[in-house]
Amino acid sequence: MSTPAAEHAPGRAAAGGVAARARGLTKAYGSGETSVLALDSVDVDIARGRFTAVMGPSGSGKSTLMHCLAGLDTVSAGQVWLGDTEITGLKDRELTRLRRDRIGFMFQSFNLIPTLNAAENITLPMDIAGQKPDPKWLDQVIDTLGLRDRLRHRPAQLSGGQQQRVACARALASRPELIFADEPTGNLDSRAGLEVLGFLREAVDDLGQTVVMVTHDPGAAAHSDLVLFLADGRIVDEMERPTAEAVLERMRLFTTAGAGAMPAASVEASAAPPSPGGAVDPGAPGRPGGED
Ligand SMILES: Nc1ncnc2c1ncn2[C@@H]1O[C@H](COP(=O)(O)OP(=O)(O)OP(=O)(O)O)[C@@H](O)[C@H]1O
Repeated sequence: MSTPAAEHAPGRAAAGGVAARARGLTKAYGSGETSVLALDSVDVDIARGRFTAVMGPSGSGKSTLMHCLAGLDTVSAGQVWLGDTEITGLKDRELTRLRRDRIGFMFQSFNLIPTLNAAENITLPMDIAGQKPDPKWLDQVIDTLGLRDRLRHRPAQLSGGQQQRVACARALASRPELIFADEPTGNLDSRAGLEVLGFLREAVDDLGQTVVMVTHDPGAAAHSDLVLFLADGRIVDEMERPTAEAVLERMRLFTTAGAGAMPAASVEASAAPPSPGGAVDPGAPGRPGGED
């Protein structure tokens, strides 16, 4: 099946183009009676240079969507592209190289190496790949994240928020086309979480990065430009310029009405419009340089 990029899909991109795209993306785990349909023919465009959040009830397919878009998991049917490269069908070795060269990851657990200092952790993936970071870009990332005076510290000498900033810098260091963040604030207190969201926001606004973040937290989603809502493996709604209140309201609608069983159109028809005043506040509580 081949589907032109211009065809409507949730999250459809504007002028900046499409960083990643899926058509008919289907993922089933297991077989026979125990089979679980984690993704059910999802069409989605991830707009370049924007911050997209993915929300939905537990088990709705958020992590599976992220893993399939990032080439971390195989698909059962459908196609996925990173930029113009179709990644479905790539061999393991090609996928590994593509992930290493073009994608940055941030996970709930920071996965920092305890014996390396912050600077070494930041460049570790590039060192492993035998690549040299662009020094100008690296400086910009370090300054944007307020890590300049923490570079010689080991993870144990850093606060949780600072550790997550290092993880953020590591994801940005190679200037990837796309950053996937899976619950990046899940293990942080609210202040450190706000800092990280502020930095992701700055990565998009000031550094022109593309970020896709899976989250359960409406407050976190409010830092994004666009929220995609998943239910039962389908994208059932989307919200531009989200506010935490509007996202929470929309989530309530899904859970109380059993949105998984609702067709997308009826969800859209009954959902409150996004608040026009819901523009993000890029990191007001989380400017770089704040000491934890
Ligand atoms: N490796 C696996 N084997 C079998 N089933 C799986 C596997 N991974 C995910 N699933 C199932 O696929 C569905 C979607 O899971 P997924 O982890 O993508 O949901 P999620 O929205 O990220 O959930 P949560 O918010 O709880 O992390 C769930 O029903 C889950 O049980």
